[in-house]
Amino acid sequence: MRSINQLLKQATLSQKSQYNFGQTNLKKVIAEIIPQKQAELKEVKEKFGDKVVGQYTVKQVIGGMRGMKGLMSDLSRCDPYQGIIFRGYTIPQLKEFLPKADPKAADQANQEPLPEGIFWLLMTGQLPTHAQAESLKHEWQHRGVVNQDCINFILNLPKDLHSMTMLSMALLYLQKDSKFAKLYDEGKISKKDYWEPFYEDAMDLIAKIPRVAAIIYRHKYRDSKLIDSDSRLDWAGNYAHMMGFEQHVVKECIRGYLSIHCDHEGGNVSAHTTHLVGSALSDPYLSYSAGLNGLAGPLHGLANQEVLKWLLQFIEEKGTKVSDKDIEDYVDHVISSGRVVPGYGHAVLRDTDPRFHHQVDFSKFHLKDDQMIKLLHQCADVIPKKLLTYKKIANPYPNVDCHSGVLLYSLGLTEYQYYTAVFAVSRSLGCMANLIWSRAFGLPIERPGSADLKWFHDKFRE
Ligand SMILES: CC(=O)SCCNC(=O)CCNC(=O)[C@H](O)C(C)(C)COP(=O)(O)OP(=O)(O)OC[C@H]1O[C@@H](n2cnc3c(N)ncnc32)[C@H](O)[C@@H]1OP(=O)(O)O
Ligand SMILES: O=C([O-])CC(=O)C(=O)O
Repeated sequence: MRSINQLLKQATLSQKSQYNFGQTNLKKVIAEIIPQKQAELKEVKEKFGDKVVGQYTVKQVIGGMRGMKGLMSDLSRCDPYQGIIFRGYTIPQLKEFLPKADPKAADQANQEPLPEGIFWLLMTGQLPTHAQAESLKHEWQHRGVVNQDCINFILNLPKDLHSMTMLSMALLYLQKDSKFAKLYDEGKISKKDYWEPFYEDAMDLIAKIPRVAAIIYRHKYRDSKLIDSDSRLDWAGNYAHMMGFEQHVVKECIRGYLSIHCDHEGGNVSAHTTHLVGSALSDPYLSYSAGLNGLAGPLHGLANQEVLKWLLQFIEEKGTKVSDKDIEDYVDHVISSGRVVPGYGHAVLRDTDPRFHHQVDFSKFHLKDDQMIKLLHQCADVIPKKLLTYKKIANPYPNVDCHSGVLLYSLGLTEYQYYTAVFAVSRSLGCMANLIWSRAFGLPIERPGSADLKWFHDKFRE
């Protein structure tokens, strides 16, 4: 297995210079990159500004703008067959190149990438060294303190609120600390400098969100007995620890989970909502709270809890040793009752999600004898073939939500109504990185046009 440090040793001098090797302060690194990227955006606008991107149909306008390129996000791109590509790197490449929690342990039990590393990559376009990832770990530890007033706010929330509702509310509570909102309110910030307080708020939000999410978990499911942060641990390992999970395998699972769920180009509901709300210059707390409300929908991030829910119901009825026909009958039953089979299908992907493959690899190594995992793998084999018989479904293959809940369940995090909150901790990385870059690029308020039905009749009347 190669690390970026080993790659750098072999690299030529000019290759090395593009990595900003010695600088471990992320803000300084991006402050250097921003003018170059602004110039690139200007060039794209000048050179291609009047080019036609594509044509779109009435069906697309009414059908959720599917297949229309209508946004610019420089962080990641979703290829229908290859899946997500983060700044040019696929998930298997990132598993190989990104720093790990223990750089000395090169065995298979220590292979999950650190989310600190992927955030560095998303922000800079450069693979980080271990020292750069380590510096983010310390910075997030430092910024990650959640004040007692916010803790009290969460501990006073009714326990029957959904975890995602609590998380969204907690971010709204933290909004009072927004540095951007304060500077804007005081009239002390000019447009060209917006990115800096956005950066400060975004870094604070990322640093605090595992603590906030862990407090929600302990409040809802562990009698509100909180666990202090452990300053020796990385962002993801500390999140597992603060929820109450000390096993190495859980920490590794959460590291991989938080890395692979972080971003999925600009158009998915959570990223798009965060961007849209941020385009009105709502600060990062307001923007991501809104994004979370989209992630909490069953066709998006909530699908991970839905998968677990039906699997548990299925096991209650049939046990874990089921026939392929039992699974096919379940699919027919769900679809004939007008519902969707959670964990399958995608608006962009046309093949199995590489994030699903990542989780299969993890479970085959760490959880190979687990009955739930075996059942899930059987379902992932049978269900796509069955869904293919429904011609209207564009993609019958498993998506990221198909596997993630079962991994957590098999590792002892059994409260499935919490699963989307784990997704939300991860997605903060992509949404915050996008938001900082949107302000650095000076992107305008997003405001597409809309049409009433009469407009279509009038425009296309024969
Ligand atoms: C992190 C993520 O957000 S990954 C996605 C998580 N969501 C899920 O797993 C929920 C199950 N899947 C789905 O509902 C869909 O596949 C979506 C929402 C992800 C994508 O939706 P679309 O782009 O509209 O998919 P597609 O073009 O294939 O839909 C065509 C039809 O097939 C149906 N369909 C698509 N996937 C499924 C499915 N898994 N089960 C049953 N029906 C499905 C759609 O509901 C739609 O039906 P309709 O015409 O009667 O309204
Ligand atoms: O891209 C999408 O629409 C949904 C998705 O997989 C994600 O946001 O991770």
